[in-house]
Amino acid sequence: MPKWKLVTEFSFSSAHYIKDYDGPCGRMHGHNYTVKMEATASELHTSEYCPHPVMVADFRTLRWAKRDVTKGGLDHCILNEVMPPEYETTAEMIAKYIYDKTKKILPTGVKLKVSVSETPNSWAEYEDD
Ligand SMILES: Nc1nc2c(c(=O)[nH]1)N=C([C@H](O)[C@H](O)COP(=O)(O)OP(=O)(O)OP(=O)(O)O)CN2
Ligand SMILES: [Zn+2]
Repeated sequence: MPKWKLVTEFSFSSAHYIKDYDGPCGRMHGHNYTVKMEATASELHTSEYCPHPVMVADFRTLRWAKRDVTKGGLDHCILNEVMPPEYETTAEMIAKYIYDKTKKILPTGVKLKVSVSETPNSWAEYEDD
């Protein structure tokens, strides 16, 4: 089936610690997180900002997490205070948190994959088939 694939990448800077981690990652420290989002669909949709069905998903919608925390994003915050307690602040669970929140605001039928990196050397990816 024909389909479109969007890829968008952005970054945000925040602090975190991993609860009960035996090592430096258990102390508060910061990262310049890089997030890559891939959205796939075989139909185009309207968006919050555009009334015409011309997009898989609006890049502005996909990129919500780069906004300042006071505007609903994850930039310049303490992730442990902003993310619900069922999500630990590992790259794995930040990816799932961004995935879960984004899925709720995307049109049905859009398949999503979220990758999160804390450092240039390590990535975590999350998708749900
Ligand atoms: N599977 C995971 N392992 C670790 C995570 C994680 O999110 N998922 N996170 C951490 C810590 O947050 C830590 O800040 C990152 O540790 P590390 O990769 O060792 O960071 P470095 O700055 O030392 O990275 P280098 O690029 O290797 O210098 C730990 N583990
Ligand atoms: Zn860290």
